[in-house]
Amino acid sequence: MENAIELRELTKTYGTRRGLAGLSLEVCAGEVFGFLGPNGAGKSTTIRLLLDLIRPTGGTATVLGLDPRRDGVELRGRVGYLAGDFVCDGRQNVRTYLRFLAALRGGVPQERIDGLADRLGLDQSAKIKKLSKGNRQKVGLVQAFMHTPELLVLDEPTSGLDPLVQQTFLDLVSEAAAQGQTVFMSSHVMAEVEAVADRVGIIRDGRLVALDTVAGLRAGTVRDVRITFADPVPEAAFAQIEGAQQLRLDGHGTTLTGRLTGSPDPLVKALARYTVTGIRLTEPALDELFHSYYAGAEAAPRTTPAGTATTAGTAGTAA
Ligand SMILES: Nc1ncnc2c1ncn2[C@@H]1O[C@H](COP(=O)(O)OP(=O)(O)OP(=O)(O)O)[C@@H](O)[C@H]1O
Repeated sequence: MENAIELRELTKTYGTRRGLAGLSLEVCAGEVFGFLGPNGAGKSTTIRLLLDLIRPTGGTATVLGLDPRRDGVELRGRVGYLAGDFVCDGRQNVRTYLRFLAALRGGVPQERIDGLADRLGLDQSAKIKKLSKGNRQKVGLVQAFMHTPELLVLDEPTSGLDPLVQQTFLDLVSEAAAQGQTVFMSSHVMAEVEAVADRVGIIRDGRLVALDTVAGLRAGTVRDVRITFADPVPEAAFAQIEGAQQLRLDGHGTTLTGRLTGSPDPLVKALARYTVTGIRLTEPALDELFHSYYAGAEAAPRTTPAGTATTAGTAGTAA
């Protein structure tokens, strides 16, 4: 499949400050890609480089097969962009402003703008400067989505939105993906990425420290297990199961507790031989995974070498 975004050893330094340190990444056409990282990790720097709002110190970025430095005008028509610090002309009202942007993009049906504004609960008659932060963010979302771009590049899109509107945003992303649009979104909010992303990249200190599917990131991690049986099971029943080295049966042989590493499938298959009366397998939230990457790449369950990870489902060792 064609890639919507290709980054090769993309580097950005701000004077002596490192913004991005050799980021290589491919985002497939049609996928929803979640770009996660703590404050100052390099998310906005990456996004600004995609749009040629800043220029790289080294490396290359290709967006929709085009060079952002050379083909900026064409790209602006094909990309929907929401800046992390979205600002707009406060003197206009929302409707006039959105119409102006729609005209710049070659025209957007008014019903499309009205439909998006209504779903997000945005009053188009309001003056922009009088809008709250969350309502201004809705203006940013409408202008990013309204021309049904091939690629949506969204920097912290749910910033300032209440939970109901966040859900509407997630619906819009899912609908965009269902229509074949590509979505590249940065976030601190795990739950939203978990809900919509096909793949997740985690960036820290300007480097990619993990790249995988949400399921893949989970697959290498540890789950807390508690299983109870109707009758005692043999002590060695689960000893050979992959990833079950930390599981222990109690003295009666009727309760199995401990930690399971990796896929739960071998354990589930082994359990089928016995009468199970209770089962609890606590799946790690993506949040926990994320924080383990924050704490240090060594602690992370699955990582790929910084700057070289480009394939879904790859597992490796942090650089
Ligand atoms: N214009 C600039 N001048 C100097 N340093 C900058 C500039 N922009 C970003 N940086 C630095 O580059 C690094 C990456 O910043 P960036 O804004 O890309 O991070 P981020 O992941 O988007 O963070 P946040 O989640 O806080 O928005 C930080 O150390 C930041 O201080």
